[in-house]
Amino acid sequence: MSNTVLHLKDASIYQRETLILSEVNIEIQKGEFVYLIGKTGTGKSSFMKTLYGDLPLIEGEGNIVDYDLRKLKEKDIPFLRRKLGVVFQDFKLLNDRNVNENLIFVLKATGWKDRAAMDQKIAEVLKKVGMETKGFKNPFQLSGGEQQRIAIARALLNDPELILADEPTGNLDPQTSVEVMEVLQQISKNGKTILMATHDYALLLKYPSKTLKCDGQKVFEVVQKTV
Ligand SMILES: Nc1ncnc2c1ncn2[C@@H]1O[C@H](COP(=O)(O)OP(=O)(O)OP(=O)(O)O)[C@@H](O)[C@H]1O
Repeated sequence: MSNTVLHLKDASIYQRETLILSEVNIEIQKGEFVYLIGKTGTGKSSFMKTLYGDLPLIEGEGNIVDYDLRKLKEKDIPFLRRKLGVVFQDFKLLNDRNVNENLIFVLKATGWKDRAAMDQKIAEVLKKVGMETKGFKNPFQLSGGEQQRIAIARALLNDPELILADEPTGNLDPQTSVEVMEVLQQISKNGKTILMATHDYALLLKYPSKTLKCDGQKVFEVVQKTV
């Protein structure tokens, strides 16, 4: 079985007719932790959106967790997203229900039926992010860092093959960013593959790892000292 979870070959990323990135050639292997950096507006979010099917790939080749991005149909997108865990800067939790209900909502939407199995899974993912006692809180009763941990727990529910985190610490203060990063590092150490877009260079220095940079409509790997 191939260890490649993401492969783009001569891909171009567009926002409508506007070319954002071209000649994108990257590969991510199972178990890697990869940063995607770049100044604001250089295309990090557009890149991530293409990977989770929010923007179509119309030029070049793209394969992610065994889905061909060029052949992706609207009906495939929910299934693709079950194999991906997506984490956003603004958490995107539902504020009209508590943490457990947020997680049950996702499980039910992705086909889970057995209540005991759901409860067990929820306990498992909350433990992974150190939030096992917060299931009965509403998101608005939690700090930003706690909300992001819940969002990470939610991303883990369906044992994703790849976690896409788009500026997961973008709304957090430096100390809380480090705490959330520790959670992502732990998840990575347990074997998960993570692609994280960030402009937080302090995190890169503290947790060095393979780094891709968006600049001048291109994406290329950089070595840390030239970041
Ligand atoms: N919905 C859209 N329609 C048209 N152009 C867009 C759209 N969203 C973003 N863009 C443009 O695409 C370019 C890349 O934006 P993108 O959000 O991918 O960059 P980014 O690197 O993620 O920036 P940031 O760090 O600020 O989030 C920008 O020039 C932006 O104006």
